[in-house]
Amino acid sequence: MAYEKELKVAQLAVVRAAILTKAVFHEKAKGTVSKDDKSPVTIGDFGAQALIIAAIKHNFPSDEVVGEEEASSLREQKDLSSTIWNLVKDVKLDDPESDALLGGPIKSEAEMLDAIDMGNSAGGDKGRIWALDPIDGTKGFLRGGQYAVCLALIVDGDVKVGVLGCPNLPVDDRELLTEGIGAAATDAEGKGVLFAAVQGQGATSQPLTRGAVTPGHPIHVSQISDVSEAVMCESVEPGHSSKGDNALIAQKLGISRKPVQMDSQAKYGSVARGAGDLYLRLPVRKDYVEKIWDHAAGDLIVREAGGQVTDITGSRLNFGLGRTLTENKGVVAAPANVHPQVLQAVREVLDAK
Ligand SMILES: Nc1ncnc2c1ncn2[C@@H]1O[C@H](COP(=O)(O)O)[C@@H](OP(=O)(O)O)[C@H]1O
Ligand SMILES: [Mg+2]
Repeated sequence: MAYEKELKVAQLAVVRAAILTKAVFHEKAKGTVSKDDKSPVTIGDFGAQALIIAAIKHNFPSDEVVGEEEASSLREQKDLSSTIWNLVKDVKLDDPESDALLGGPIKSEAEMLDAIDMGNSAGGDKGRIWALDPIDGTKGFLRGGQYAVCLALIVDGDVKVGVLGCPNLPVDDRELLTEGIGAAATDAEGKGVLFAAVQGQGATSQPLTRGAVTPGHPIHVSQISDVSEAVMCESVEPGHSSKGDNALIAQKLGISRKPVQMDSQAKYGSVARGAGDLYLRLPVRKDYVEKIWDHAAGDLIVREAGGQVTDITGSRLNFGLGRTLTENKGVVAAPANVHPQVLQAVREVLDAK
């Protein structure tokens, strides 16, 4: 199967990074990390980026990575660097064979910093480029909510492999009955979902473990035929997408159920497994430029699960442009059968403004 090795390496790299982010999340929840509220996410971000890039470079040395973090500031902050290194050096997968596939542990602090620096690709529409967001949903991570470890392989501008590790989402679909679609966070061990997709091969999910990955089970967007029954997903943060526009669009579509607010690309995972129906991300600030790593994995996972993902003009998101999606044209993700109707409502509401 095409991209079999890439998928496995990506899944295991995300699993490995999530071991670290979960540890930091637990410490933060217990209040045992630094008083500086931003530091847990900084530690988690840098550490996860190092663990993922080292795994990619071990297997695919000539691939490039577009990563959210760069190590230059870290090189000057020796204390922070050694705090991160003390966590990173101990992270390994429970399954030795899987750990060996990733090249085993990172060998030194210098190697860790070098790995972080390799996330400096300019991106673009040529070649093999991995888009990496080590902790997407920073605000959710700090609030004790949802966050996601996100990794996608883009080849000549096209997303071929997408993986989302969502450590705080409930695994069992039966839990959805009691826990809504998982917006309520829990960091208990045994929770967490690993979503994955390969272009043309469908999307899957499986529990986010600490070791080997399985083929996962196929997931599908909801079979909704009447859009008025839909559950809409949106950001928690009002500054990231327009809740007012969402409410007007819901009204136009006859949707009466309250939207589910959730941080990070976990929203794409929820739509892909049919736990939520729609995800709307409508621009608040016209000058904000969306980053490719905030959408690449989720875009493929939803499309491979039978959904459609476009911007508000109806165009597919363009991942070949570099590190960004140029202008902030938002996101409309929905099951393919209702996407045209949703997009129409989005256009009507935005045009009337
Ligand atoms: N004004 C804005 N409009 C849209 N997205 C924004 C934004 N400001 C920040 N973001 C992005 O929104 C992401 C979180 O999205 P969500 O609200 O769905 O959780 C952030 O990712 P990080 O948390 O990785 O920085 C950040 O990249
Ligand atoms: Mg992000």
